[in-house]
Amino acid sequence: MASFEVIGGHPLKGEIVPQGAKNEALQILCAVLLTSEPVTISNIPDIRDVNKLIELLRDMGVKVGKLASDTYRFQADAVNLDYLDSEQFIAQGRALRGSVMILGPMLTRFGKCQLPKPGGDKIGRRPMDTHFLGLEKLGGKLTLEGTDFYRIKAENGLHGTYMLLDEASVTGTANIVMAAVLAEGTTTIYNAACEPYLQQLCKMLVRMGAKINGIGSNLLTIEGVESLGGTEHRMLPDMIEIGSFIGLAAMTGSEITIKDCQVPELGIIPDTFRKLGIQLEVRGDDIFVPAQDHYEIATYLDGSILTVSDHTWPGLTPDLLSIVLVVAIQAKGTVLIHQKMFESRLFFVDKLIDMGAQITLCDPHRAIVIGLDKRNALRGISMTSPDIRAGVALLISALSAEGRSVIDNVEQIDRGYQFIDKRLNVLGAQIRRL
Ligand SMILES: CC(=O)N[C@H]1[C@@H](OP(=O)(O)OP(=O)(O)OC[C@H]2O[C@@H](n3ccc(=O)[nH]c3=O)[C@H](O)[C@@H]2O)O[C@H](CO)[C@@H](O)[C@@H]1O
Ligand SMILES: C=C(OP(=O)(O)O)C(=O)O
Repeated sequence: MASFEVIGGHPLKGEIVPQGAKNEALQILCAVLLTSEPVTISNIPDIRDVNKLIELLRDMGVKVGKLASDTYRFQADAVNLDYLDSEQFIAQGRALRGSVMILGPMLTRFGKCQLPKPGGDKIGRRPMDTHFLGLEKLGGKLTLEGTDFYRIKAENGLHGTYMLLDEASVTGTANIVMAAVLAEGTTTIYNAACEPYLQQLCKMLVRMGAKINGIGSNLLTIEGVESLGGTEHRMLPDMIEIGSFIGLAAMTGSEITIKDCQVPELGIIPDTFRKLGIQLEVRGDDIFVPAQDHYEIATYLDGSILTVSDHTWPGLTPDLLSIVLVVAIQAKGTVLIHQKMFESRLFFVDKLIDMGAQITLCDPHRAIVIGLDKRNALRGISMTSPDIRAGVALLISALSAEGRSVIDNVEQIDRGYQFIDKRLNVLGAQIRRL
């Protein structure tokens, strides 16, 4: 188990380039299974979850060529279906959430797939129902082994239909879209997730020959085609990393320029930080965050306490709420953080309370943060990273705190943030990997 030793209390300064998007990469990599032709993908982040998925694809028989540090060429012209029966495949499938998105491509191209319950963050229930609701509507027949192994078959192929999803599940929508592009006839998906990463997936599929209407909305119409061809694709910058850097700058009083953010794709994220009083300046495609001694949380027009909550896109992604919460600790004012989607994502606040933060955890979904307005610094402590985003939130709090902190289990952070210690040290952070 690796740890970070962090010596906090030093402002950072400089420019940082966000990595390619983790959660886009997981979708896009699975889509290479839809064609026997080559697909070249660039701006792939060098992070644990993505590397594990690339290894899984390679072990399934996909040809993988590394063309540059962030660019790979994939060709799925000899997928080994027998590999799905191996113990190794089962272990790999369990190791990350993103593995779930091989289901749609494999079912539609090869008529079958199987998978253990996928891994990923332990942040509350993560139901798979929407995935199978959609795949079964298209003609897949699901067999459950216990509650954590799924086999799905489509002996007579998949056939387009209308479906109203019970939830706008991100990975669920990706799976259903990838299945529908090669199904016979027209599929209409209502209540589809529509975040930028899904839009990216749909645009890539269209370049491969798919027919998809409604991209960017929650109503997708897909005309199935016989086969798809190869393409090239470049990943967006990671919006959660961009949000994490904005929060880091505010909390540590640092001046940071975040380069090449593709700002129009960030949706409500910049305004969410502005509501906490953080100044942001969009300069071309960069975001400049000046060093700020104070930032004050807005209230509603009637003076009541602000709530920041997660929502399906174009609302605020739940993956940024831990960061918003930690940044509020040093703001002036009070905010209610309401994590609606996941029930175990706020428990890390006990560590922040140990560091001196004023937080009341009202219930598993809601926490009230009373900002310290930088009158008192947080104290460095020893802690453990429970999940990827809480891990980075703890790292931000440690960088702002006085003295030494140790964060254990930073493999959680490495799942989604590329060489974060080295990249922040370039800006003046003092992080040592133990
Ligand atoms: C690999 C990947 O891309 N992971 C992301 C993906 O996970 P993933 O696709 O697994 O998450 P889902 O969108 O399926 O659902 C996440 C949770 O939110 C709940 N839910 C979902 C939709 C909805 O309308 N109402 C609702 O309550 C679900 O029951 C579940 O508990 O999307 C999540 C939600 O943005 C993100 O946190 C994850 O980082
Ligand atoms: C929850 C996350 O990841 P995963 O879905 O891969 O567990 C995340 O990226 O914040």
